[in-house]
Amino acid sequence: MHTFGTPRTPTALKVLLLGSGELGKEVAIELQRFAVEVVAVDRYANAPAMQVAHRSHVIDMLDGAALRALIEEEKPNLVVPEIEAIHTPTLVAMEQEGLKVIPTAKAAWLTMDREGIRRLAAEELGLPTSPYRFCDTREAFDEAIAALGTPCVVKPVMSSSGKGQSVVRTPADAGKAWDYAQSGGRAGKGRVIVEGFIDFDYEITLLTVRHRDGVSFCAPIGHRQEDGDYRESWQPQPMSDAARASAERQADAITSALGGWGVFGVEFFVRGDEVIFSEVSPRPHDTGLVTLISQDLSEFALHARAILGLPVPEIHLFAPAASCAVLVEGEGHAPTYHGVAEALAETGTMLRIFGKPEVRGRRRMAVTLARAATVDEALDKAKRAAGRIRVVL
Ligand SMILES: Nc1ncnc2c1ncn2[C@@H]1O[C@H](COP(=O)(O)OP(=O)(O)OP(=O)(O)O)[C@@H](O)[C@H]1O
Ligand SMILES: NCC(=O)N[C@@H]1O[C@H](COP(=O)([O-])[O-])[C@@H](O)[C@H]1O
Ligand SMILES: [Mg+2]
Repeated sequence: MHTFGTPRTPTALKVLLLGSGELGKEVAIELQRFAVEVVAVDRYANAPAMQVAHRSHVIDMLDGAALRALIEEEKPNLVVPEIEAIHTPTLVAMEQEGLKVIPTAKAAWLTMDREGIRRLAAEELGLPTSPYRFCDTREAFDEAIAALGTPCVVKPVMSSSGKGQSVVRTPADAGKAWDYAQSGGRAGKGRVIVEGFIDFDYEITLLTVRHRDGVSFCAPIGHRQEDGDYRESWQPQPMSDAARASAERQADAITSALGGWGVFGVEFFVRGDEVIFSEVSPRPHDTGLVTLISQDLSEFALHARAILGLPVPEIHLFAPAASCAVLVEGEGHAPTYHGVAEALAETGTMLRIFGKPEVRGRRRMAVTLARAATVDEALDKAKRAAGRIRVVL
């Protein structure tokens, strides 16, 4: 348990948020409710969480020296990673020196790179995963595709939200997939993972909260992805008892191996009663944005509670709910949002506009949220609301 204090005074309980996107913005808001001093960091100015933080810094978080200098300057009580692309060896070293990293520096380090987390899950813990290979050269890549067969999925080892990710449907797609993975990773060229394609019935995120009194699970969240990025999510995703038990068992195993307190988004593919581990975020998950409307404590509120050492009693699901991402494609600064009133006209509908200052390519700018009597109705409602929003660049 931490001592709660007063922001901007010597008694402040201070959190350094590494990454300041839409997920961090909601975490910052939840921390603000406890008068935690929030310092937001990202690679660009005026990022969403910076707009609700006490203070912010723009640094290259992949630069170990810059990261260390900032942490030494700010002396936070807690460092809360919000993205993968952080120089995590610095966090590992500084944790040894007494720094508190959420959930642990090891978790941030293993999950910044698909290789770390995949080898832990499949090779150490024995969780079922897609077959996979890692490769650094075009030759090794072609061998991997030949060995795994098509279709297969190619991803840079360091990327998220589907950046640099593509499906190789026939061997003829290989060159394009390789080039895209080389240009799309967050940290430039390099290693890729090739995964056998899993033909799943549905996929879920199991939000898993590790807190002072143990482990809690949220109701499973179903989602639909396009180009490796989430488009809609809903809760609860119906599952057989066997599948749900298997997902909870695996989520417990992987999150206890990573350790620490906080929310984890554990992703699985489900085929009948078979549950295949995909990946895990040691932080709130984009598909979990639905919990902003579905639960009494959202995944962001749960993260704040867990990391502050506060109790997480039963998590209440109000009703079936859904979220729909509002994406925009193009180039421009200071976008404007139209159709907001129309989007919110229906009962049980909400909207979050993230306030991202610019767009280059495709970017998620907002999310609509809806609650209804059934998941299908909630999904229709969230999609209708999103369809009414027009982002002008
Ligand atoms: N091996 C696979 N077989 C079938 N589909 C896959 C496979 N790997 C990924 N996908 C599809 O692509 C989506 C995104 O993959 P993944 O979660 O690995 O990417 P990501 O870039 O880490 O995304 P995020 O950061 O949003 O979690 C998955 O949710 C799934 O729909
Ligand atoms: N799937 C991971 C994810 O959704 N992460 C969220 O997106 C932000 C980056 O957005 P940007 O690419 O638009 O800057 C991250 O900061 C995080 O909030
Ligand atoms: Mg994912």
